[in-house]
Amino acid sequence: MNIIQTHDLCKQYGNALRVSHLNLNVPEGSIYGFLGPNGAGKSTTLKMILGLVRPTAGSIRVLGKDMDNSNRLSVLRQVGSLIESPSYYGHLTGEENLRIVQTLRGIPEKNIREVLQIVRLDGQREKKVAHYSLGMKQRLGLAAALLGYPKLLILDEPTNGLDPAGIQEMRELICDLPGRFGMTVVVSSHLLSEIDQMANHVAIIREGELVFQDSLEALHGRSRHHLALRTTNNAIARRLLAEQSVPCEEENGYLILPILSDEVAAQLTGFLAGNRLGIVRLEERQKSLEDIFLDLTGKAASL
Ligand SMILES: Nc1ncnc2c1ncn2[C@@H]1O[C@H](COP(=O)(O)OP(=O)(O)OP(=O)(O)O)[C@@H](O)[C@H]1O
Repeated sequence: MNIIQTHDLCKQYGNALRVSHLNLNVPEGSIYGFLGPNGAGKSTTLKMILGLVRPTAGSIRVLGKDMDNSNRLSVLRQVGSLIESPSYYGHLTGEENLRIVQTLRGIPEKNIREVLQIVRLDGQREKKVAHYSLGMKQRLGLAAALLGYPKLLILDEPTNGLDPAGIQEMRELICDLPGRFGMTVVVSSHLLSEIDQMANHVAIIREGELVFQDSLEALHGRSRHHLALRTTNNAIARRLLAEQSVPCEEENGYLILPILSDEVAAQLTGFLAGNRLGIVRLEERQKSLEDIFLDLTGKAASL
Protein backbone atom coordinates (compact mmCIF):
# COMPACT_ATOMS: atom_id res chain seq x y z
CA MET A 1 0.00 0.00 0.00
CA ASN A 2 1.09 3.57 -0.66
CA ILE A 3 0.97 5.78 2.44
CA ILE A 4 1.06 8.92 0.28
CA GLN A 5 -0.23 9.11 -3.25
CA THR A 6 -0.42 12.36 -5.17
CA HIS A 7 -2.06 12.70 -8.54
CA ASP A 8 -1.09 15.52 -10.91
CA LEU A 9 -0.27 17.73 -7.95
CA CYS A 10 0.49 21.32 -9.01
CA LYS A 11 1.29 24.61 -7.31
CA GLN A 12 1.45 27.88 -9.15
CA TYR A 13 2.92 31.05 -7.65
CA GLY A 14 2.25 34.06 -9.87
CA ASN A 15 2.76 32.85 -13.41
CA ALA A 16 5.25 30.13 -12.47
CA LEU A 17 4.30 26.48 -11.99
CA ARG A 18 6.63 25.64 -9.07
CA VAL A 19 5.26 22.11 -8.60
CA SER A 20 4.18 20.47 -11.81
CA HIS A 21 1.92 17.40 -12.15
CA LEU A 22 3.62 15.39 -9.43
CA ASN A 23 2.58 11.76 -9.06
CA LEU A 24 4.28 10.59 -5.89
CA ASN A 25 3.87 7.10 -4.43
CA VAL A 26 5.31 6.55 -0.98
CA PRO A 27 5.30 2.84 -0.04
CA GLU A 28 4.30 1.86 3.50
CA GLY A 29 7.24 1.28 5.84
CA SER A 30 9.73 2.97 3.54
CA ILE A 31 12.20 5.74 4.15
CA TYR A 32 11.35 7.82 1.12
CA GLY A 33 14.05 10.27 0.16
CA PHE A 34 12.69 13.38 -1.57
CA LEU A 35 15.63 14.84 -3.38
CA GLY A 36 16.16 17.94 -5.47
CA PRO A 37 18.33 21.03 -5.76
CA ASN A 38 17.45 24.17 -3.79
CA GLY A 39 14.25 25.74 -5.04
CA ALA A 40 13.09 22.57 -6.84
CA GLY A 41 9.78 22.59 -4.96
CA LYS A 42 10.37 20.07 -2.15
CA SER A 43 9.09 22.22 0.73
CA THR A 44 6.09 23.39 -1.27
CA THR A 45 5.16 19.78 -2.04
CA LEU A 46 5.55 18.63 1.57
CA LYS A 47 3.51 21.61 2.79
CA MET A 48 0.72 20.71 0.35
CA ILE A 49 0.72 17.13 1.68
CA LEU A 50 0.45 18.51 5.22
CA GLY A 51 -2.38 20.87 4.31
CA LEU A 52 -0.24 23.98 4.96
CA VAL A 53 -0.30 25.15 1.32
CA ARG A 54 -3.33 24.81 -0.92
CA PRO A 55 -2.62 22.96 -4.21
CA THR A 56 -3.48 24.78 -7.44
CA ALA A 57 -4.55 21.46 -8.97
CA GLY A 58 -4.34 17.72 -8.38
CA SER A 59 -5.20 15.45 -5.49
CA ILE A 60 -3.50 13.95 -2.45
CA ARG A 61 -4.25 10.72 -0.62
CA VAL A 62 -2.60 10.09 2.74
CA LEU A 63 -3.04 6.83 4.71
CA GLY A 64 -5.61 5.70 2.17
CA LYS A 65 -7.84 8.79 2.52
CA ASP A 66 -8.38 11.79 0.27
CA MET A 67 -7.04 14.94 1.89
CA ASP A 68 -10.28 16.85 1.58
CA ASN A 69 -11.97 19.03 4.18
CA SER A 70 -13.81 16.12 5.78
CA ASN A 71 -10.72 13.89 6.30
CA ARG A 72 -7.83 16.31 6.68
CA LEU A 73 -7.80 16.70 10.46
CA SER A 74 -8.31 13.02 11.27
CA VAL A 75 -5.53 12.04 8.84
CA LEU A 76 -3.14 14.68 10.14
CA ARG A 77 -3.57 13.34 13.67
CA GLN A 78 -1.62 10.30 12.48
CA VAL A 79 1.11 12.35 10.82
CA GLY A 80 4.15 13.92 12.49
CA SER A 81 6.21 16.59 10.79
CA LEU A 82 9.29 18.74 11.06
CA ILE A 83 9.11 21.56 8.51
CA GLU A 84 11.66 24.37 8.55
CA SER A 85 13.36 25.07 11.88
CA PRO A 86 11.13 24.10 14.76
CA SER A 87 10.09 26.90 17.15
CA TYR A 88 10.49 26.65 20.93
CA TYR A 89 10.23 28.57 24.12
CA GLY A 90 13.91 29.10 24.90
CA HIS A 91 13.27 29.88 28.58
CA LEU A 92 11.57 26.50 29.06
CA THR A 93 13.30 23.11 29.27
CA GLY A 94 13.10 20.49 26.52
CA GLU A 95 10.66 18.49 28.62
CA GLU A 96 8.45 21.54 29.31
CA ASN A 97 8.35 22.39 25.59
CA LEU A 98 7.20 18.86 24.80
CA ARG A 99 4.60 19.04 27.60
CA ILE A 100 2.95 21.99 25.82
CA VAL A 101 2.61 19.98 22.60
CA GLN A 102 1.49 16.89 24.53
CA THR A 103 -1.25 18.82 26.39
CA LEU A 104 -2.48 20.66 23.31
CA ARG A 105 -2.72 17.44 21.33
CA GLY A 106 -4.12 15.27 24.14
CA ILE A 107 -1.30 12.75 23.94
CA PRO A 108 -0.46 10.43 26.91
CA GLU A 109 2.07 12.05 29.27
CA LYS A 110 4.34 9.00 29.35
CA ASN A 111 5.19 9.61 25.68
CA ILE A 112 7.29 12.65 26.64
CA ARG A 113 9.95 10.58 28.45
CA GLU A 114 9.83 7.91 25.76
CA VAL A 115 10.44 10.26 22.85
CA LEU A 116 13.16 12.10 24.78
CA GLN A 117 14.88 8.72 25.11
CA ILE A 118 14.40 7.92 21.42
CA VAL A 119 16.09 11.16 20.35
CA ARG A 120 18.78 10.77 23.06
CA LEU A 121 17.85 13.96 24.91
CA ASP A 122 16.93 12.17 28.12
CA GLY A 123 20.00 13.53 29.90
CA GLN A 124 19.24 17.13 28.87
CA ARG A 125 15.51 17.19 29.47
CA GLU A 126 15.84 19.68 32.35
CA LYS A 127 18.09 22.06 30.47
CA LYS A 128 16.62 25.28 29.03
CA VAL A 129 16.25 25.05 25.26
CA ALA A 130 18.04 28.41 24.86
CA HIS A 131 21.14 26.50 25.99
CA TYR A 132 20.66 23.62 23.54
CA SER A 133 22.99 23.22 20.53
CA LEU A 134 21.47 23.35 17.05
CA GLY A 135 21.64 19.53 16.84
CA MET A 136 19.82 19.20 20.18
CA LYS A 137 17.14 21.67 19.05
CA GLN A 138 16.66 19.69 15.86
CA ARG A 139 16.37 16.44 17.85
CA LEU A 140 13.82 18.12 20.13
CA GLY A 141 11.87 19.02 16.96
CA LEU A 142 12.00 15.36 15.96
CA ALA A 143 10.84 14.38 19.47
CA ALA A 144 7.83 16.72 19.12
CA ALA A 145 7.02 15.17 15.74
CA LEU A 146 7.26 11.69 17.29
CA LEU A 147 5.16 12.45 20.38
CA GLY A 148 1.97 10.85 19.10
CA TYR A 149 3.82 7.89 17.48
CA PRO A 150 2.55 8.85 14.01
CA LYS A 151 2.19 6.32 11.22
CA LEU A 152 3.78 8.82 8.86
CA LEU A 153 6.60 11.21 9.59
CA ILE A 154 7.45 14.06 7.20
CA LEU A 155 10.84 15.70 7.69
CA ASP A 156 11.91 18.66 5.55
CA GLU A 157 15.71 18.91 5.39
CA PRO A 158 16.13 17.68 8.99
CA THR A 159 19.94 17.85 8.86
CA ASN A 160 20.18 21.38 7.45
CA GLY A 161 22.81 23.39 9.30
CA LEU A 162 24.00 20.47 11.47
CA ASP A 163 27.66 19.53 11.87
CA PRO A 164 28.82 16.07 10.66
CA ALA A 165 28.24 14.47 14.09
CA GLY A 166 24.75 15.98 14.28
CA ILE A 167 23.98 14.76 10.75
CA GLN A 168 25.15 11.27 11.62
CA GLU A 169 23.06 11.20 14.79
CA MET A 170 19.91 12.43 13.02
CA ARG A 171 20.46 9.87 10.27
CA GLU A 172 20.76 7.01 12.77
CA LEU A 173 17.58 8.11 14.55
CA ILE A 174 15.61 8.29 11.28
CA CYS A 175 16.89 4.94 10.01
CA ASP A 176 15.63 3.19 13.17
CA LEU A 177 12.04 4.47 12.96
CA PRO A 178 10.42 2.09 10.42
CA GLY A 179 11.89 -1.02 12.12
CA ARG A 180 11.16 0.06 15.72
CA PHE A 181 7.79 1.73 15.32
CA GLY A 182 6.46 0.70 11.91
CA MET A 183 6.58 4.31 10.71
CA THR A 184 6.88 5.49 7.13
CA VAL A 185 9.32 8.38 6.84
CA VAL A 186 9.49 11.00 4.09
CA VAL A 187 12.71 12.95 4.30
CA SER A 188 13.72 15.74 1.93
CA SER A 189 17.25 16.79 1.14
CA HIS A 190 19.30 18.52 -1.51
CA LEU A 191 22.18 16.13 -0.76
CA LEU A 192 22.30 12.92 -2.72
CA SER A 193 24.88 11.37 -0.37
CA GLU A 194 22.55 11.86 2.56
CA ILE A 195 19.56 10.23 0.88
CA ASP A 196 21.83 7.45 -0.32
CA GLN A 197 22.70 6.61 3.28
CA MET A 198 19.17 6.80 4.64
CA ALA A 199 16.46 6.03 2.13
CA ASN A 200 15.27 2.86 0.43
CA HIS A 201 13.00 4.72 -1.99
CA VAL A 202 13.89 7.89 -3.85
CA ALA A 203 12.05 10.61 -5.73
CA ILE A 204 14.05 13.30 -7.50
CA ILE A 205 12.46 16.57 -8.59
CA ARG A 206 13.82 19.25 -10.84
CA GLU A 207 12.11 22.60 -11.29
CA GLY A 208 8.90 21.16 -9.86
CA GLU A 209 8.87 18.07 -12.08
CA LEU A 210 9.45 14.47 -11.08
CA VAL A 211 12.48 13.12 -12.93
CA PHE A 212 12.96 9.86 -11.02
CA GLN A 213 10.93 7.73 -8.60
CA ASP A 214 11.88 4.18 -7.68
CA SER A 215 13.84 2.13 -5.18
CA LEU A 216 17.33 3.26 -4.19
CA GLU A 217 18.49 -0.01 -5.73
CA ALA A 218 17.05 1.04 -9.08
CA LEU A 219 18.88 4.36 -8.84
CA HIS A 220 22.10 2.47 -8.16
CA GLY A 221 21.23 0.18 -11.07
CA ARG A 222 21.63 3.17 -13.36
CA SER A 223 25.25 3.39 -12.34
CA ARG A 224 26.11 -0.03 -13.77
CA HIS A 225 29.14 -0.54 -15.95
CA HIS A 226 29.04 0.11 -19.69
CA LEU A 227 31.43 0.37 -22.60
CA ALA A 228 32.27 3.66 -24.31
CA LEU A 229 33.39 3.33 -27.91
CA ARG A 230 34.75 6.04 -30.20
CA THR A 231 35.35 5.36 -33.86
CA THR A 232 36.43 7.41 -36.85
CA ASN A 233 32.75 7.62 -37.86
CA ASN A 234 30.30 7.08 -35.03
CA ALA A 235 27.21 7.53 -37.19
CA ILE A 236 28.17 4.64 -39.46
CA ALA A 237 29.37 2.58 -36.49
CA ARG A 238 26.03 3.08 -34.80
CA ARG A 239 24.17 1.88 -37.88
CA LEU A 240 26.42 -1.17 -38.21
CA LEU A 241 26.01 -2.03 -34.54
CA ALA A 242 22.22 -1.72 -34.85
CA GLU A 243 22.36 -4.21 -37.73
CA GLN A 244 24.15 -6.59 -35.35
CA SER A 245 21.41 -5.98 -32.74
CA VAL A 246 23.81 -4.23 -30.36
CA PRO A 247 21.95 -1.34 -28.69
CA CYS A 248 23.90 1.88 -28.25
CA GLU A 249 23.40 5.57 -27.58
CA GLU A 250 25.64 8.47 -28.48
CA GLU A 251 26.92 10.66 -25.66
CA ASN A 252 29.64 13.32 -25.89
CA GLY A 253 31.28 11.81 -28.96
CA TYR A 254 31.16 8.23 -27.61
CA LEU A 255 28.85 5.34 -28.39
CA ILE A 256 27.63 3.87 -25.09
CA LEU A 257 27.17 0.08 -25.23
CA PRO A 258 26.22 -2.49 -22.63
CA ILE A 259 29.05 -4.51 -21.12
CA LEU A 260 30.13 -7.21 -23.59
CA SER A 261 32.23 -10.32 -23.06
CA ASP A 262 35.84 -10.06 -24.31
CA GLU A 263 34.96 -12.45 -27.12
CA VAL A 264 31.97 -10.41 -28.36
CA ALA A 265 33.88 -7.13 -27.97
CA ALA A 266 36.73 -8.55 -30.09
CA GLN A 267 34.26 -9.76 -32.75
CA LEU A 268 32.50 -6.39 -32.91
CA THR A 269 35.67 -4.32 -33.14
CA GLY A 270 36.91 -6.70 -35.87
CA PHE A 271 33.60 -6.28 -37.66
CA LEU A 272 33.79 -2.46 -37.48
CA ALA A 273 37.42 -2.48 -38.61
CA GLY A 274 36.39 -4.76 -41.51
CA ASN A 275 33.98 -2.00 -42.52
CA ARG A 276 36.87 0.48 -42.69
CA LEU A 277 36.13 2.12 -39.38
CA GLY A 278 39.02 2.98 -37.08
CA ILE A 279 38.55 2.17 -33.38
CA VAL A 280 39.90 5.24 -31.61
CA ARG A 281 38.89 4.39 -28.02
CA LEU A 282 37.17 1.49 -26.23
CA GLU A 283 36.79 2.00 -22.50
CA GLU A 284 34.91 0.40 -19.62
CA ARG A 285 33.11 3.04 -17.56
CA GLN A 286 30.85 3.32 -14.59
CA LYS A 287 28.60 6.27 -13.83
CA SER A 288 28.72 7.47 -10.27
CA LEU A 289 25.52 8.35 -8.41
CA GLU A 290 26.68 11.97 -8.69
CA ASP A 291 26.77 11.68 -12.50
CA ILE A 292 23.25 10.26 -12.49
CA PHE A 293 21.96 13.05 -10.25
CA LEU A 294 23.62 15.58 -12.54
CA ASP A 295 22.06 13.97 -15.63
CA LEU A 296 18.63 14.01 -13.99
CA THR A 297 18.65 17.45 -12.41
CA GLY A 298 21.28 19.41 -14.29
CA LYS A 299 22.81 20.28 -10.91
CA ALA A 300 25.79 18.90 -8.99
CA ALA A 301 24.86 16.42 -6.27
CA SER A 302 26.03 18.55 -3.39
CA LEU A 303 24.42 21.88 -4.28
N1 LIG B 1 4.86 31.60 -0.87
C1 LIG B 1 5.53 31.65 -2.02
N2 LIG B 1 5.30 32.61 -2.94
C2 LIG B 1 5.94 32.67 -4.11
N3 LIG B 1 6.89 31.79 -4.49
C3 LIG B 1 7.18 30.79 -3.64
C4 LIG B 1 6.53 30.66 -2.36
N4 LIG B 1 7.03 29.56 -1.74
C5 LIG B 1 7.95 29.04 -2.56
N5 LIG B 1 8.04 29.75 -3.69
C6 LIG B 1 8.93 29.46 -4.85
O1 LIG B 1 8.69 28.14 -5.26
C7 LIG B 1 9.91 27.49 -5.65
C8 LIG B 1 10.08 26.22 -4.86
O2 LIG B 1 10.37 26.54 -3.50
P1 LIG B 1 10.54 25.42 -2.38
O3 LIG B 1 10.82 26.12 -1.09
O4 LIG B 1 9.40 24.50 -2.41
O5 LIG B 1 11.85 24.67 -2.89
P2 LIG B 1 12.74 23.59 -2.16
O6 LIG B 1 12.97 22.50 -3.13
O7 LIG B 1 12.14 23.23 -0.85
O8 LIG B 1 14.08 24.37 -1.96
P3 LIG B 1 14.90 24.72 -0.65
O9 LIG B 1 15.71 23.52 -0.36
O10 LIG B 1 15.73 25.89 -1.12
O11 LIG B 1 13.87 25.08 0.39
C9 LIG B 1 11.02 28.52 -5.42
O12 LIG B 1 11.29 29.14 -6.65
C10 LIG B 1 10.39 29.49 -4.45
O13 LIG B 1 10.94 30.78 -4.63
